Amino acid sequence: MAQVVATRSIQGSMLSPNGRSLSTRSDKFLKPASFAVKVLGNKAKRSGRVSLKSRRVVDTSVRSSSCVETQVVPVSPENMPNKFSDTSVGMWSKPTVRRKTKIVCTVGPSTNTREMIWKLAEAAMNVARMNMSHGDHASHKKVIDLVKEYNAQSKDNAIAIMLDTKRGVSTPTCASVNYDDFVNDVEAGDMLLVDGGMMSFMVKSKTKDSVKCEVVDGGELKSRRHLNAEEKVQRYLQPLDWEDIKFGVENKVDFYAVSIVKDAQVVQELKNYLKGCGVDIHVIVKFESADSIPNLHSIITASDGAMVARDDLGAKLPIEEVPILQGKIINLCRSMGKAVIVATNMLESMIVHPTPTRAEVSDIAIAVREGADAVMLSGETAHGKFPLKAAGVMHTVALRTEATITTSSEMPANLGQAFKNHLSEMFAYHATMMSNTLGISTVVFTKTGFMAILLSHYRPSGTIYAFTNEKKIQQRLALYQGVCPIYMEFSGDAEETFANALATLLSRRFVVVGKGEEIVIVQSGSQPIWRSQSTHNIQVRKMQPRV
Ligand SMILES: Nc1ncnc2c1ncn2[C@@H]1O[C@H](COP(=O)(O)OP(=O)(O)OP(=O)(O)O)[C@@H](O)[C@H]1O
Ligand SMILES: CC(=O)C(=O)O
Repeated sequence: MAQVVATRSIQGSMLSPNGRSLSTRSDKFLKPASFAVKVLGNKAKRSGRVSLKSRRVVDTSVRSSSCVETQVVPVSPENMPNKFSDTSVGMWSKPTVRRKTKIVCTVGPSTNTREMIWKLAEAAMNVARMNMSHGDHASHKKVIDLVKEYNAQSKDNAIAIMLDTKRGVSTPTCASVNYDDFVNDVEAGDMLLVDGGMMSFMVKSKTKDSVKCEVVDGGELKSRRHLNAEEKVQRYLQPLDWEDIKFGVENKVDFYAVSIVKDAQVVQELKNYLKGCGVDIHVIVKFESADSIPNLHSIITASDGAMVARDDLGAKLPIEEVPILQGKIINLCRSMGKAVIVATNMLESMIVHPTPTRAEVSDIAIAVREGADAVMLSGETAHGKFPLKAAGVMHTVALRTEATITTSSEMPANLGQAFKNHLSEMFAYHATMMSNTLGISTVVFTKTGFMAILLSHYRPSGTIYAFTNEKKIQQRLALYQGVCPIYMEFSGDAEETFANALATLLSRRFVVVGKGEEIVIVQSGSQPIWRSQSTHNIQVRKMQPRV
């Protein structure tokens, strides 16, 4: 194991909380008048008093002409109106009570109990991520088992399980680095960045098994910090990664997030291995090094999705490149029909504070607007003080942002290129057009998840209710934007299955449309169900309660 030895004492300590007064925070969020405005009770109306704390910003447009005091509340499923009356958001932008952008929560010491996993799952979590850089296989197995237990008990919700195969750094008095070639890969003059630049060291000299550094920007070096050595460290799948991968196979996880993928060959190697094991685990590549950027297209083609790993990316490239690459990777993934996750620092301040910074809120909104399938919480839920609040904020911000997105501005120009001339592609496109024009949701039946994923990439304005007879597919679909995966046995008769699906939507309160309202039904995909009775088709049906 290599070591990093600091040659002068570490300066200061990690930034302490920035002194923001928590008590001056209001727990009410302001929103535009047209959006879920609640009128205050009679008492406030009679008294004509407005209780506003100092420095509150009041959007006067929320007040009616009769001077009724209004209280503007955060977006939540309970208070969303069924129909969206604000035409300013675009005629195709229908309300969705169900959040479309999915939330990946890293599970760690703050959340690895049954109680917290249940709460996170009920609050906002769609994907539980385990970072293999931290903890051991036993502790990760416990979390996996808890998520599986939740999935088995929950009738209407499924949480996907993602293993992040990365390895990190540990520290006694001088830092140990669990990357064997570290000493060979760095040279005098290189900058080593801790946690993406929170601290930095300049390499001065090295011996056979240690690297001597001078502290440039100091701080408190805690255990399991992250070390980047500019572009010197180019790591392929290491033996330790394979241990993690085998662990994932044994525990039947849904996704791997694979670190430091330089080219498509690494992904292919992993995919071949998984095929050999006879398991169906999807591979998400983490874009976190400059080397991988020239190969974006081929790497994404080989994989099932991508993660914009902004921490490492920002450490290895000029930091101002990160938002540009984020947009580029999102667009590319969407146009290629692949999942895309935006990760790291999204609500970083909530690791220690109960409320986010405005910049963090904007960051989530930008990722949602750019069309990410999912946004990710790392330290916020792994070891933060307010994991449930952080998940709640992410949910609220995503939901609010989604309500302002017009579908017309959303579709990447080259969407469809990956499936050119594919009949399913055509069906996904036209089903989306119908769903958007009518402002209604879509129902799709899928054995493999393919058609639901395809539809998701067109981003129809309504929810995609994906019925599947495979629990594994239900879990996988939890990652995809706009997809609400529902497990249901399929009958041999298509009509009976349609009726069961529509009844399920109503009776289990999945739908926000009322009885008698319409829904688009899509029957297509790589393995169409009920091929003998019908081929591909799109129907518009009324939601009718079963007699
Ligand atoms: N299973 C775990 N056990 C202990 N601590 C954990 C665990 N998972 C996460 N953490 C803590 O939460 C922090 C944030 O998690 P995160 O997944 O972002 O890891 P990271 O090493 O900081 O970065 P990266 O995401 O690039 O791997 C970690 O640095 C670690 O301190
Ligand atoms: C998630 C991750 O690994 C990163 O941001 O670097």
